[in-house]
Amino acid sequence: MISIEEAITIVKEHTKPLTNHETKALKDCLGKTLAADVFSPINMPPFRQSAMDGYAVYKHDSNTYKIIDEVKAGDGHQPRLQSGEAVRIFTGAPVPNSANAIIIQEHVSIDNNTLTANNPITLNANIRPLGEQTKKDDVALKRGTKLTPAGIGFLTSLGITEVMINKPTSIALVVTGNELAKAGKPLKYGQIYESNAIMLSSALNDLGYMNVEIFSVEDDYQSTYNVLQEAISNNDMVLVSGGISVGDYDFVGKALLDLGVKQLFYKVKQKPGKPLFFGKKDDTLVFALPGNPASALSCFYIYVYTALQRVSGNEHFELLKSTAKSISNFTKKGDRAQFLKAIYNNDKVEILEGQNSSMIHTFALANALVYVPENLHEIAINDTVNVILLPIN
Ligand SMILES: Nc1nc2c(c(=O)[nH]1)N[C@H]1C(S)=C(S)[C@@H](COP(=O)(O)OP(=O)(O)OC[C@H]3O[C@@H](n4cnc5c(N)ncnc54)[C@H](O)[C@@H]3O)O[C@H]1N2
Ligand code: MOO
Repeated sequence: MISIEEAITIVKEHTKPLTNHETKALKDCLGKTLAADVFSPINMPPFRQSAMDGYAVYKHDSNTYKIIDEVKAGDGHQPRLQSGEAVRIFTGAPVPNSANAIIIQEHVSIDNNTLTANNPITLNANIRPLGEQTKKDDVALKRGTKLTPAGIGFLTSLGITEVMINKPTSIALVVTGNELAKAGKPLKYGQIYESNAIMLSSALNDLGYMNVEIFSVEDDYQSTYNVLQEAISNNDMVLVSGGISVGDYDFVGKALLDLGVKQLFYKVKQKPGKPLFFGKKDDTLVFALPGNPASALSCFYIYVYTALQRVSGNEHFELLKSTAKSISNFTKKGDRAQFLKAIYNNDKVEILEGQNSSMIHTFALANALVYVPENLHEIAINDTVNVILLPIN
């Protein structure tokens, strides 16, 4: 059994950005990752731009200036100033080449066409230089940048309408178990409602992964083999739920190995999620997540999230981590490291009741996991603990 740190290192080592790219309209690229550097086709700002409402002057030794013209935002004309002359100007307007400072209107006195500056004038004050933000042909945003609303706004401000992005990652979710019934139907004795598929597909959708296909399979070797074969051959990533432990009806591990999936690790010294499997067939990544709902979701956030970010080219995206003061006591049983469902708020963290792997109600309230390393056994109120913030919207 390997440690959590070793398992995360193996996941990182074996995940690389997908090479399927496409050109798409920028307006449809929110949350998508750039597959190539984007170069700026223009200087931004494209002209010397006034940052304030006031007067553009050609500075001279006296503090009085003759006002000769006006330039407002959007104007295309370019008055030519002589030393000692000024033009009325407004925020966003092009600054005439011959002007070398802008005085804000609060700092002048006006008498007809004569302006008196009330303070000393600093050269180039309140002028946004040409290309101050981005220079023509410079890299505006690098490959691997995830497009946020600001990113889309920024590229549009450069006149860009299309970008090259990574194609959506295709993901199969394979849910195993004879005991699973569909919510909405009456439960027979021995059955439980199947909930991992919608939980994991919601977690994927929440992170922007929409290309998700769900398969269900009974605890039968041949069916498991067939469904996994189809899922692996048609997808970039396969997530399996359940059937990965050591019981007589846990067929996932055997089927994956028989299908030629290379095992990169199986079993991590952690709770929940001990029997986690990670493997690869050609370029398809396979995670077999333990079926207990809290185990499946913990493994999703700790390992699958990391893999997804790298597959999408966001290799620098990591889960946000912090430290916080515990407002709860906790005693750990056993020597596995543990992830505890918790509520983090203002540098304090509450460890929730009901941490069993089979229980999902506390996950429904949690916004964080407290990480308890192998060698830590007790958490007391006011102890500083490590917190992982869940990437949930
Ligand atoms: N003898 C041993 N038994 C078990 C061990 C072990 O080391 N030795 N490990 C335990 C641990 S830890 C875990 S975690 C589980 C993982 O088992 P599986 O991955 O094989 O999962 P299943 O047995 O299929 O299911 C476990 C549990 O979760 C429920 N489940 C499964 N799928 C769903 C679903 N889609 N929606 C809702 N609930 C689901 C299932 O009914 C079981 O109760 O193994 C332990 N056993
Ligand atoms: O590792 Mo299991 O996920 O404890 O129940």
